[in-house]
Amino acid sequence: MKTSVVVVGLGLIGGSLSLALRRNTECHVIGYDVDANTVRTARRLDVIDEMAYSLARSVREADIVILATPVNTTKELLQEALKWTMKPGAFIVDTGSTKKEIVDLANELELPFIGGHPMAGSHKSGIEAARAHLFENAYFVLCPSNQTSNEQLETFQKLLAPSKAKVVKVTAEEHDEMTATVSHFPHLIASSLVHQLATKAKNPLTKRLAAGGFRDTTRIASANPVMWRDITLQNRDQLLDQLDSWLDEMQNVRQLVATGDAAAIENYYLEAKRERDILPIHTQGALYSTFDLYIDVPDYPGVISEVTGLLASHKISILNIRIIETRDDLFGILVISLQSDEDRVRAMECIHQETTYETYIA
Ligand SMILES: NC(=O)C1=CN([C@@H]2O[C@H](COP(=O)(O)OP(=O)(O)OC[C@H]3O[C@@H](n4cnc5c(N)ncnc54)[C@H](O)[C@@H]3O)[C@@H](O)[C@H]2O)C=CC1
Ligand SMILES: O=C(O)C(=O)Cc1ccc(O)cc1
Repeated sequence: MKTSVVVVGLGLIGGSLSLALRRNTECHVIGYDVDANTVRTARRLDVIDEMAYSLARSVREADIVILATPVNTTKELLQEALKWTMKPGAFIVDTGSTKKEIVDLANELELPFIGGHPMAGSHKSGIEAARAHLFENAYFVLCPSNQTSNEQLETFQKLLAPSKAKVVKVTAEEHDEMTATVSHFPHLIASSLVHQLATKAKNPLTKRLAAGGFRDTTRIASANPVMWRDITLQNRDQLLDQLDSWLDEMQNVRQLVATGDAAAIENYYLEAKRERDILPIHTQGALYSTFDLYIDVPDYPGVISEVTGLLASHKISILNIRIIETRDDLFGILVISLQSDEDRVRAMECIHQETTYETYIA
């Protein structure tokens, strides 16, 4: 008998998880979304095995129900789940970016529930952005509820194995504190930098000068506002703590700049650089998977098509391409985003073999 999984919410995460789980041929994925067009698209793109027309009916036959909806909708669905008839031993897992309110609610409702959060994603949303490899080498955080049995945890971990994600178990409180620091608060800051540019820049040319650094720092501000609204509302207390310590830090930074102490300023940057440079990259356990390759390329016409052509001839697919820095000297930095670490290593090898360009991983 195949394991029957109903995925509710067929966006970036629900779609990617469906694709990853279906690498296991023993897993049958039935997809449901509030938007019927999305369900049809998911089937057409072969993201799911089967379309669900009625959620209440589909969950009756499910072994596992995965909720991959915005976090406030997930809470509404947990309330709805009280009316579902599920098979004995069947359970619900979610993928939301916040855990405390969701796990607390599942406990209160006494639902068979495991809180889940794949620590990989993108600023893109929707079924078209779904990728089977999204979770490779990324952490998948699990927060068991009061009703979670060891057997259910094991079943879910086994089911996740083909996704190549690394499972870690923490409490919902620990989860929300850590993700506030490395994800939710940086999102607020990225959005605030964009607001500052939009409202405070006096010269209209300023936006056009926004170079690689500004774009890199603010990329996540392009994400889905509804999703981030819900995350912010559910993790408000942690975010307020983060804001308080950021304001203190900014007072210190202001003081540092005002004193004009060259050595202290250099030291501030130096300490930040040291910390940033030793952050683990995804293969060693970073929270997010990115497979960007930086290539120092000479600034002459046709160089981009030369690199992309080279990769195409080695059948290496490129997900994204950008130039992050335009400098006055002879070289620019071309950044290509690849589907997996394996592809990135292959890309590096073929660029080294066939060109003189330097490559590196940031
Ligand atoms: N986007 C990201 O990078 C990551 C997101 N997450 C979390 O995963 C969850 C899903 O996020 P995404 O896939 O990015 O969002 P998305 O916007 O790409 O997809 C959400 C899907 O849920 C559907 N939906 C909304 N209400 C529904 C309902 N009542 N019933 C059924 N379907 C419904 C929408 O139609 C949409 O297709 C969120 O809780 C988010 O916090 C977790 C990790 C990364
Ligand atoms: O695009 C990025 O780098 C992200 O930050 C993706 C992301 C968004 C939300 C999450 O809960 C986890 C990962």
